[in-house]
Amino acid sequence: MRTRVKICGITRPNDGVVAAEAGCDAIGLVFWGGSQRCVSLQQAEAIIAALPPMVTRVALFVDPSEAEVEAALAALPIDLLQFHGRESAEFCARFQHDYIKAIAMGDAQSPEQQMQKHGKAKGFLLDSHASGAAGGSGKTFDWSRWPGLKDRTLLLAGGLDATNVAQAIKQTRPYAVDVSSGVETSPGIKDPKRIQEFLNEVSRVDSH
Ligand SMILES: O=C(O)c1ccccc1N[C@@H]1O[C@H](COP(=O)(O)O)[C@@H](O)[C@H]1O
Repeated sequence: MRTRVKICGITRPNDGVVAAEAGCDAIGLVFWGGSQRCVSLQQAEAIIAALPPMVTRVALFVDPSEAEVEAALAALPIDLLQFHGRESAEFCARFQHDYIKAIAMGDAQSPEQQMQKHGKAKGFLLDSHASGAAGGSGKTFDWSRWPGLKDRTLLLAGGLDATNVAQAIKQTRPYAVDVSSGVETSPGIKDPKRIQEFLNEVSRVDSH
């Protein structure tokens, strides 16, 4: 099966277009004020309007209020929610929208323990942060801790770039990889060359 690719932290319409044209499957919009990649609803609207069809639009939140999530869903055609904080299963399931839950691989709790709580999640995004700390750190985690689960949809994130994504896929065999800082020149500013190199590497390892 082909490895899907999500490019997260898009802040400019043209970066979304470049990511889509390079072949990514999903783009992520960060709605958390603590991130340098945070976008307003107006910015997100412009990014989404510029996208071609068939690209999944993911809205990323970190411990949001219910009103923040509802405001985004009311204003924008969001396909998938991504909760990257300490949100409960009950909170994540409240929006009648598919969601993926970030799993903190820097946490004392095992990924399996964290996933067990979220029976309704569409998938899990394993990132290198500790619970309570911010994601999007640009750091990898120990891929040997990848869960051996076959019945859940698992997405790999954390410090990926064109130099390590092939090895990461070989070792973990994720459903998708998710990248932010590894395809940037500075936070929130995507680099077309790095995006293309990243997509090329994913295709190369998939074809072997
Ligand atoms: O991108 C951010 O700024 C961000 C902020 C808070 C939580 C998550 C965030 N991004 C997510 O983290 C992964 C890993 O990022 P990186 O590739 O290590 O920079 C990213 O793919 C986003 O899903």
